[in-house]
Amino acid sequence: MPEAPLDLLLLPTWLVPVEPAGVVLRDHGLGIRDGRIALIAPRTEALRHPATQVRELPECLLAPGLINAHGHAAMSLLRGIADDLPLMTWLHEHIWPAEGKWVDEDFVRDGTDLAIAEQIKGGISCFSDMYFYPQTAAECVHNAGVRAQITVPVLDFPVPGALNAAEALRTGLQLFDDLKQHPRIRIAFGPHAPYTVSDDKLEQIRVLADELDAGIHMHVHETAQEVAEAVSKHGERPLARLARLGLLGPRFQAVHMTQIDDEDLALLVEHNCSIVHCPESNLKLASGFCPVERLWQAGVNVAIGTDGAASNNDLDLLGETRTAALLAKAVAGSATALNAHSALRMATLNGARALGLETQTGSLELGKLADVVAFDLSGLAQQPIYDPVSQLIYASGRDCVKHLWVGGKQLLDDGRLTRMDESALIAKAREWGARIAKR
Ligand SMILES: CSC[C@H]1O[C@@H](n2cnc3c(O)ncnc32)[C@H](O)[C@@H]1O
Ligand SMILES: [Zn+2]
Repeated sequence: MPEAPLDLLLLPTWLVPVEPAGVVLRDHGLGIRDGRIALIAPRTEALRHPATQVRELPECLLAPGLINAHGHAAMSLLRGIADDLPLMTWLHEHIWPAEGKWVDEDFVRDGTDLAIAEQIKGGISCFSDMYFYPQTAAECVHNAGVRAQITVPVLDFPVPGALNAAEALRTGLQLFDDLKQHPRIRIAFGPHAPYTVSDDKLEQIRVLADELDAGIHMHVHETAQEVAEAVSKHGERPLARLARLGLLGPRFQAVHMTQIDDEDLALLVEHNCSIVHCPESNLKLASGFCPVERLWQAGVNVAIGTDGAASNNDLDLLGETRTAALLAKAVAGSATALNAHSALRMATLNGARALGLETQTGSLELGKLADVVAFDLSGLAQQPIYDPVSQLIYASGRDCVKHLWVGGKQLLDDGRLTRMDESALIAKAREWGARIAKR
């Protein structure tokens, strides 16, 4: 039987599949059929395959869509509201009061849409979200065409959208049920942090996550203070407590981890946990430094996240990846730490693995979902090009993001959003800003 035509054939100058590691294919084509990668072949061979649409991408680097493995999307509306403060002052004196006053379903809808648009424009095909009203965030993801892990936030105290943890979990379980077949949304548990969630709730989450084979996404060891307080109050480091409660495992996503002693590292390795490194948030809040090279050498999966726009203050994963690569060298005291190819892997395949999506996305491989970004490297500041991955990570900003496809659907075309109205998003964000600034 003759093969069905490709829906789309992309013809970039460089194709970086990420897996196998370190490979750059020059003058190759990538074919998409039914939302999946159906062909990767040298250009002349690729052009022999019939295709409904053929797209030349001269001087473009084609890579897997970036994966932002940690954020609080709707916090885009709180960007710049409280800068230059340490974590606990920032949270207790500014962010939590602002959230208590302003966060409702409309806030989450408008803030999440704004964040999704910013992320699409930055080449992000998939993100993880931990925020209030997760059902509203899921609707935004559904409408925008992007891919996401939406986590069900759990805290010991009342939060917008849930009077207590039991209510949050009830709503969350409904979401698991409603979206179990969704092609682009994966629900996970989001216990906020060891210092805001008690043992009984964590045990409940462990049982539910095992039953549902779901991820557990949590801020852990963000600062030295968090660890020191836990040790002085309970005589135990937070990660050790999570291990004792049975939460650690391959579905556990530990966000931040700036404090890692030998026992912590042994636990992370033993349980095959993923770490989500958020270098810019950690720098801005002076939280500490995640020892990325040490983790990498020990075989721990390290993904990367922006955190929310109120502590970063952008959702620029390409920029974050550059920061991560530079910082890893400083922290390790070694210029060979986290080279450009490894940094790109951290922002793609490692993110997919952390979110349990590595068989579906995160690399350009036959049969995987067509989550693909095209970076334009034709600019003056990217010349000359010896290694296009080096130019991408060390010499390019997110303005070089040209096209983005998620599951074969184009969400960004020549830098323009195809499904979202950029001016309307800007107008809405300004309205919220004006209302909140008047407080
Ligand atoms: C459970 S909803 C998310 C909750 O987390 C707050 N938050 C945002 N960034 C951080 C961070 O770096 N550490 C701890 N908590 C953070 C956010 O404001 C929401 O209240
Ligand atoms: Zn966070």
